[in-house]
Amino acid sequence: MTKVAVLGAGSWGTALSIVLADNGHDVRLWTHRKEQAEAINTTYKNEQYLDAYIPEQIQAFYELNEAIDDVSAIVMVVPTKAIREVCMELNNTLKQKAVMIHATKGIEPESLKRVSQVIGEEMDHYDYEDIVVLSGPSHAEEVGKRQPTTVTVSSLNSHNAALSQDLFINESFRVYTSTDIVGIELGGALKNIIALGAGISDGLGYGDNAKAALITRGLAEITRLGVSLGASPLTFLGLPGVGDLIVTCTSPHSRNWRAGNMLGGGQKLDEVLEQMGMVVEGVRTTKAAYQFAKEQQIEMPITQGLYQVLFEDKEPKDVVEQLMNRTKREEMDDISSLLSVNYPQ
Ligand SMILES: NC(=O)C1=CN([C@@H]2O[C@H](COP(=O)(O)OP(=O)(O)OC[C@H]3O[C@@H](n4cnc5c(N)ncnc54)[C@H](OP(=O)(O)O)[C@@H]3O)[C@@H](O)[C@H]2O)C=CC1
Ligand SMILES: O=C(CO)COP(=O)(O)O
Repeated sequence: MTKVAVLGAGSWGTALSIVLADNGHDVRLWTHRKEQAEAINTTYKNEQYLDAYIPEQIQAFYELNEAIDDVSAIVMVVPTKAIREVCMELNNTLKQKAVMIHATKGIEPESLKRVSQVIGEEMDHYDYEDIVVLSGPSHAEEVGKRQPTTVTVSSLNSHNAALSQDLFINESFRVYTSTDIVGIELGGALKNIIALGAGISDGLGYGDNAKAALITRGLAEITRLGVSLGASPLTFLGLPGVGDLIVTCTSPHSRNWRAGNMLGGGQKLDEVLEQMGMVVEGVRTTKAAYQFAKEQQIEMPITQGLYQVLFEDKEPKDVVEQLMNRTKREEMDDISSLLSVNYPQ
């Protein structure tokens, strides 16, 4: 049994706590809202975020120092925009060297950094090389029901990756390892852009053909960006790439898909985000990817179109027209060269 702290009591933090509790670990779920900690400990539910019974091995905490007291592993599951703040709080309270795992899917717009880079930069006594990411096609709603799910963990520290695999793996939650942390993090973050686009397409009333086009051409452009940042293109064909694209672009469980669906239905971004009540990571990640692609002259037409819808008030229908009327080209002209890259060892 390992003592583990899960930081962030939203849908994903709660679902991952359930996996850890099922594996017999002592789970300490931290929330920054006192009334939420009290509600979880007395009702065994986290009603706002997940429709699941919370096992007794999970104890919720409001005080961070109590949540992380003597833990051997910390699982960070707050939205990307809260990562720096939580790291700073941890610096003031963490006394021991716990393995640091994160399950957050985003890129920081200002710095264009991945979450493991942000944690490595912000945390005293931690190197980027030791941080672990957990990512893959995994709706919290299904994990909470113990439905079969597969994810990948990755770290430059192979010992920490193996330890994280052992911590989470069970008969309904299968965990792979990968040596490509850049690809694993970017796959999970960038698919949210395409999921927003898929939701918009559905909201506009387009069908399966448009969705399939968005997923496959979306995969091509997020792979292009990922490779330019040092990821292996092969990772984008795995669980945190194609896998997560399928799960989020085709499911109303996905908050990114749902937000896109409302945008396609004619609602404005502010209104949509207010109604969601949960994080829609793809909005900030679109900004980050758009900035980077522009600076590096990487072709990302779907991301560019989505940026126009989100931040320049362009009509979704006009963006579809823009995408369909681009200069004609060969489908595989740059993908084939990308695929000659070796997998990191
Ligand atoms: N939901 C899912 O199925 C999956 C989500 N993810 C990723 O996990 C991450 C978290 O998502 P998810 O749990 O779904 O998000 P939710 O919106 O469900 O929950 C976010 C949680 O983080 C808390 N939070 C926000 N800011 C802070 C802060 N500064 N300090 C402490 N806690 C804070 C929120 O608190 P409050 O209630 O006060 O707002 C809330 O409890 C995202 O990056 C997402 O992409 C990855 C895989 C699956
Ligand atoms: O990443 C997810 C599933 O793998 C969850 O996606 P959403 O944040 O869009 O709900």
